[in-house]
Amino acid sequence: IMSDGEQEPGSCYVGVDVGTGSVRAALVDQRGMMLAFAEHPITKWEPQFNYHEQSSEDIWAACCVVTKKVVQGIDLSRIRGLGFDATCSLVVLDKQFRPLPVNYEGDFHRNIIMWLDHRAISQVQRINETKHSVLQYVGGMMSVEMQAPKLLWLKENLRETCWEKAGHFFDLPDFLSWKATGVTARSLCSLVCKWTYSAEKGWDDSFWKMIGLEDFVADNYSKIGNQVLPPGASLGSGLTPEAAKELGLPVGIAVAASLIDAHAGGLGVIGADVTGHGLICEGQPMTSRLAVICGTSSCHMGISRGPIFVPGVWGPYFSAMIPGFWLNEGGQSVTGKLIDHVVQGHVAFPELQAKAAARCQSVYAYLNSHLDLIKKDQPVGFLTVDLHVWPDFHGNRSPLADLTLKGMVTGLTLSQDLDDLAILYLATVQALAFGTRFIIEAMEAAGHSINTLFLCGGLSKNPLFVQMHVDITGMPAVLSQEVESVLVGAAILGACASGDFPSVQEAMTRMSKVGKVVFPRHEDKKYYDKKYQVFRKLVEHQKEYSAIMNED
Ligand SMILES: Nc1ncnc2c1ncn2[C@@H]1O[C@H](COP(=O)(O)OP(=O)(O)O)[C@@H](O)[C@H]1O
Ligand SMILES: O=C(CO)[C@H](O)[C@H](O)COP(=O)(O)O
Repeated sequence: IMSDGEQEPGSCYVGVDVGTGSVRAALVDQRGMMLAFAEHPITKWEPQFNYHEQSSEDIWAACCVVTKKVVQGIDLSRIRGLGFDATCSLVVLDKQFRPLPVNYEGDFHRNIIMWLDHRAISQVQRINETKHSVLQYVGGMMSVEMQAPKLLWLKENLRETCWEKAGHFFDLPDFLSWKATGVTARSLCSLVCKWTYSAEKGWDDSFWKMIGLEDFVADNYSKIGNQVLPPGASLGSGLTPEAAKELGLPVGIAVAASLIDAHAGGLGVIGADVTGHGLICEGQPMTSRLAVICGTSSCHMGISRGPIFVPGVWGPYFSAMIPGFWLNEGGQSVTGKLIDHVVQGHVAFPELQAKAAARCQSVYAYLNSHLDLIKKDQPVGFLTVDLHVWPDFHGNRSPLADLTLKGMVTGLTLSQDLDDLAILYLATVQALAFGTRFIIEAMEAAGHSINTLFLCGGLSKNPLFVQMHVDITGMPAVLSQEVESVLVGAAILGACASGDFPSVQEAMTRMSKVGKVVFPRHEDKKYYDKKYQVFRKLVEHQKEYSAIMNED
């Protein structure tokens, strides 16, 4: 969709964002305005419970579809740079860069172990038992969603069919920049956040030897990356003729070292000029801001000048998102996915779908207006006085770092109607917001000082999700002018690689813009404080239940 009336014949950049469910691309100008947007779904396989796989060829093909769409009808000479971000999934290729199966079935299409795959539980437990010093830089505990346990799983389970044939293990963002340029250099972002690389000290041989992956040390890390570049750095000679043809872009334009999707979202929102919005963070350093990227999962990105060690919160990571700053990354493994799961699994879902379709609304917009109808004259959040949810249906990423935790719901009745579905949906949204409050409290206890949320991602399109985060954390939320801020982050990378901006910080301040600000309803604080008490008790009780069941 081209915007009209703008007289801006200047340079522009293409950002490509590979999320869990779809690939998006945007054409973005130097002011951070999105001139065109396209989206294309990608295939996911779940061959067994907790196994999640994708295909790098399918994903690349989707990147080509969306990129071609956003540059249609544009004077191609205006396009100066290309940036990618993606989920932190593990891509496996053989020595000739062909896909290798990551599954027992030997299906070559499925050569990606997705970030949310939990197959490597035993491997991550053993890695954590080593208590190796690199673990201090991932919140004290490695997550099953990171790459080391997945690599160990491949070695232990698919030795002949995958491990021994493998020539290249890429984080998905780095796979994309390699596809575009032929350069195998990795981004500091992916290696630091998911692979235990240190921006200051490089790889730690003793870690890989201790966990049984000494293979990487022996060949000087050539399979997982021994050339590392900061996000936004320009790669090789830019876009190769082959990739240019596939993407519909000019040969040789600058291609940037990539970012993980949450980090691109962080770049897209955290640097905005907030002057005149009445926000407490105005005039304060960027460290008072928390970027929350809310899609299938939510990621809570807080930065600091020096390293802050927050138990159960990933990091501190140096220069992984913004050069020169340390980053802590809190997270909830499933947020959008949990809301979808709860709503779609309810017996009244077909009725909801039909009613929403009749009004040409999304099911969420319908549910939000239904809640407004049934709340009568009380605040909508008060509908869940006796319905409470613990949201860790896929384990807890932060701040408990406990993948064994499960979801809980208390307050169920025999009701099966739309009211029941709407209230359960509300309680789930609130539980996710309480989870964010829990993460912020852990970050603050360790030394962060945060007062404003910067929200982006698919869930930030849901006004109920935003209002609940604001009311429950007591902090205002800034929503960007461009809803798809993650794509602005990817375009910022392309802009930096092109040399049009002297630094990531400069590009960030110029290209991220405030859209809307949402303030908390302080009068509801007492109610939410009580619900938060219940929230914290739920997990204590869950732990008591498992202790009882595990007694001899
Ligand atoms: N218009 C909308 N209103 C409410 N929720 C939405 C809307 N669009 C997407 N979502 C939610 O956002 C989630 C996906 O967010 P998205 O950022 O697209 O995910 P990802 O980057 O992981 O592919 C979905 O699970 C859904 O719950
Ligand atoms: O671990 C992460 C970032 O470090 C993300 O959770 C993962 O990349 C998936 O992102 P999304 O929910 O946007 O699909």
